[in-house]
Amino acid sequence: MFSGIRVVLFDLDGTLIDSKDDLAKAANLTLADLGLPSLPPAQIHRFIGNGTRVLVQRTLAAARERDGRGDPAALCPEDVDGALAIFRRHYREHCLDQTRLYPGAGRTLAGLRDAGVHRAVVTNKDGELSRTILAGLGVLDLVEVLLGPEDVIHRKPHPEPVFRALDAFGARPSEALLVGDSPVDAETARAAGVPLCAVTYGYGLDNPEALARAGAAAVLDRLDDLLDLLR
Ligand SMILES: O=C(O)COP(=O)(O)O
Ligand SMILES: [Mg+2]
Repeated sequence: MFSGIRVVLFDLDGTLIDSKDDLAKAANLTLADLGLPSLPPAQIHRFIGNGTRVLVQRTLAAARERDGRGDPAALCPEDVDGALAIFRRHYREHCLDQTRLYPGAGRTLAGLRDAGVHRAVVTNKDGELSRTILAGLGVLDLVEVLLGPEDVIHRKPHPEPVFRALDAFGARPSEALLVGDSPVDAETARAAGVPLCAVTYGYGLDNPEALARAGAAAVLDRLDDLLDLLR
């Protein structure tokens, strides 16, 4: 289906790794430390996609609202900073408790390597933690370039991380695919001029309307279906 593809850019959370339960656990431990009520994990899962600070900010606002502690819009940056520091501590400790590669993820990375296709990860998750998790799951060696939000000026959905990754391989947007699970990835792909392969099992493109809006060139129910599309 695709030809001339030299680089595949992967999103991380919701695409390569199923990290939602550990993220929700760290978020609820943070709320407990702050004396706030916990949230249903499914609610926290919907806050994933724009990076750690946004996840913490949305969690805090939702818990305050649930607790009847006034207007969530009144949340000040210092509150979020404090909660973020607590969250990072908990998440570092629990980031590999339940987090797993999605089915076919390892096979996909190895298959691309064997086919001579470059592999990069472009994520809004903290870069250092992303590396720790991929190493813990045994696939860090299969990823040639990993860009987190601290490695760029503008995170996704800005196209900068995609352009930076393509530069590393001397590749053009037309020679790449972006594989992702969220509207943030869809917007990034559009802005960078790179075709999007949307995974249906992640945290944002899991219903027909969202997928239609994303304008994906291909839809993947399993990551290793990608290998067939590149044959
Ligand atoms: O953790 C997040 O909020 C986003 O991470 P992702 O860009 O890898 O999906
Ligand atoms: Mg994602």
